[in-house]
Amino acid sequence: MSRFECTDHMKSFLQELPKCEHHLHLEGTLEPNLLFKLAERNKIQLPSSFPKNIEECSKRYASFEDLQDFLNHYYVGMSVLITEDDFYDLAMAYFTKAEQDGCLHSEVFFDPQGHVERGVSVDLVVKGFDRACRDATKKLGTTNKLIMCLLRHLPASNGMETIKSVEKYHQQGIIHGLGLDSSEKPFPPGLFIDCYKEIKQKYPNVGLTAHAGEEGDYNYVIDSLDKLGASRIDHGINSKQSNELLARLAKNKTMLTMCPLSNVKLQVVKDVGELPINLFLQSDVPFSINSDDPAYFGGYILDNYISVHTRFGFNINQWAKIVNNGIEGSWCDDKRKSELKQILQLVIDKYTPLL
Ligand SMILES: Nc1ncnc2[nH]cnc12
Ligand SMILES: [Zn+2]
Repeated sequence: MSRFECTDHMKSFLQELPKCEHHLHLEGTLEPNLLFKLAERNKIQLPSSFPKNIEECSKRYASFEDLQDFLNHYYVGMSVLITEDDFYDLAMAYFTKAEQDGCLHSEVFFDPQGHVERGVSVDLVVKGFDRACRDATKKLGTTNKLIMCLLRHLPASNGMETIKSVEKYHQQGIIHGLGLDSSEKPFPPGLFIDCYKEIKQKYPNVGLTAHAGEEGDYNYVIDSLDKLGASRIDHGINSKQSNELLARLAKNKTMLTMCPLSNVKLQVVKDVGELPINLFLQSDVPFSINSDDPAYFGGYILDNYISVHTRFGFNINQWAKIVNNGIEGSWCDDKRKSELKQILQLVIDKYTPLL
């Protein structure tokens, strides 16, 4: 498989591009140092099978058998999050790191059910995350939106209760999107029709997305579009299995939120070079490049961009198209989109003579 050099100029270019992140689980940004610090602060006894220190974590994170193997670890890891400040600190650490990577707009997932089922109040989760979103805008100048995900391994009735429990945050415009995550294959999108219908009817401005086509086949993508009304798809890489679906995604400008390093760590592909990125570009299917659970998968957004560059060797115009599609597919307003596009043009002008 070919490898392309990522020169210092190219790295600076990738860093300065006004990137948008659309597929990032805040709980997946829990770095081992913060995890152990919070375990101590909150007097949480982790199970004996859990890594004991940072070194053991890096061994455990070297590779996961599959999505379920990762999720089993991820749900235990998040058990150290207890207070509003814990959620604030977690999100603020991510926003800070993302801004250093040149990510100017983030739409981030959180899993309320993963906290409520441990006895943590949903109010404290949302308040901590929302405060971090506001502070990141004030202190870093980035824009951020919260997307609440439902865990598909829990019954849809529990998802419905979760939706009811955050009603006031929808009314206040604090939650901007609904997503669906966790174990994919045994829990197809159709199980959650009523949850998506409820949100669509009550809050028509809330964006709808769903994880689909990560381990499940392309029919999970079709069902997410048809049954849930999703306007974008998280992962979606198995859309490559159907030309008809690719044409539909291109026609409707339905963005796929790809996560290259995640796909390698969860053994969806052996190498980033196997991802259908050229197929999506040729088919005019918009996609963005994201980090998913960076504390576990060994890289934040810039690392993911660099991993794609070293396998695909894109030129400045191809990168500009990818970043532009990410801006277009964002759920921010037109004013913010045009600010981001202006920055994109400045970066292109700066690097055109250098690359
Ligand atoms: N990659 C992923 N797929 C499904 N659920 C997740 N939750 C956190 N990361 C996930
Ligand atoms: Zn994900």
